[in-house]
Amino acid sequence: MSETDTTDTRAAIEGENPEEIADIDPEEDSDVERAAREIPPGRPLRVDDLRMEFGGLTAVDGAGFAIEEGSLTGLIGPNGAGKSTTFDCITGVHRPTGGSVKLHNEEITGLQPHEIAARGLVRTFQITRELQEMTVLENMLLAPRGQQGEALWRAVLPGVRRSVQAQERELRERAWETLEFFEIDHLAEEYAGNLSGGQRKLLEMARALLTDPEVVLLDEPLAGVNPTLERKLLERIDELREQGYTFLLVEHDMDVIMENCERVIVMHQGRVLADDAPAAIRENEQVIDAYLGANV
Ligand SMILES: Nc1ncnc2c1ncn2[C@@H]1O[C@H](COP(=O)(O)OP(=O)(O)OP(=O)(O)O)[C@@H](O)[C@H]1O
Repeated sequence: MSETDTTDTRAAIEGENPEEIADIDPEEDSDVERAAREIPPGRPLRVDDLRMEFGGLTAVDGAGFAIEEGSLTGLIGPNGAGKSTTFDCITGVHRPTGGSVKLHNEEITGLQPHEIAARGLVRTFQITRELQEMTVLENMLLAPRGQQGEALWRAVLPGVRRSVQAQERELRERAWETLEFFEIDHLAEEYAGNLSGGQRKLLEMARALLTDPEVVLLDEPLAGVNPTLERKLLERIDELREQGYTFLLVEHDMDVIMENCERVIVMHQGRVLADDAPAAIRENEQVIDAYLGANV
C-alpha cells in the first residue's frame, strides 16, 4: 500500500470523506488499515456503508458517517432522503439490509432497540395515545428498559427484593431530577395528554435521558414548539453536551440546524451528499442544487 493510500484511508476515517469508507474491501485489509479503522475514542457512533431496502425501493444506499463525542450534529435532506430510515437502522427499529453500525467500536447492527438502548444509544419517541393517558411521572417511570424491576419474578426471590426496591427508589429520584432539569417537575401529576406540544417534547427528551444514554438521536424535537420552549430545549442540549452527551438531530428548521450544530450531514437519495461545518454546507453547490436552494 502506498503512502498516499494510507493518507486517503486515514482521511476517510477522520470523516473528511466518509463515503470512501464503503470502498474498502475488508478482505484486503492490512493490519495498519484495520487498526486505523478502529473508532478513535472521541467518536462514539459510526455508520459504514449502511443500506436499507424495502422490496424494490432502496431507502438508504450506502450511507456512512461518524459522530464526534459531545457534539450536536445535524442530519438534513429533502423529503424521502432516508433520514428516518437511517435513524431506524441505527436504533434497531429496522434491521439494515447491509453495512454496519458501531457504538464505541462495538457492532450493534441488527440488535433489538432495547439491547441498543442498554448499550447507551437511544432516540426520542413520540408520546403515544396510550402514554398520553398516563401522568408525566408515570411516563418517566415506564421509560427505562432492562430494569430489574421489569422482571417481576425476581422480586419474589430472597435477596433480590431489596435490590429491586433500591433500584425503584433510585429510578424515582432520577425521574424527579430529570423532570427538574427540563423544568417540567411541576407537571409530574398532569396527564401527558394535557401538556402543550412543547412540554410534550421536553417530556420525550426527559424520557430518553432517563436511561442515561451516551448518544441521543433526536427526530424533529422542535416541531410545534414555541420559541421560549425551543430556546429552553436547545439550552438543555448544550448543557448535556458539556457533560459529554452526544446528539444527532433530524430537524427541518434550517435556522436551528445552521445556528446550533457544529456539523451537518446532508443526505440525498439514501446517500451522504455532504458532511461538513454549517458554513461550508451553505456554500456547497451540490447541496444547494439537491436541497437547500432558496432555503439559505
Ligand atoms: N417501511 C417502509 N416501507 C417502504 N418504504 C419505506 C418505508 N419507510 C420509508 N420508506 C421509503 O424510503 C424512502 C426514505 O424515507 P425516509 O422516511 O427515511 O426519508 P426522510 O428523509 O426521513 O423523509 P422525511 O423528511 O419526509 O421524513 C422514502 O421513499 C420512503 O417512502
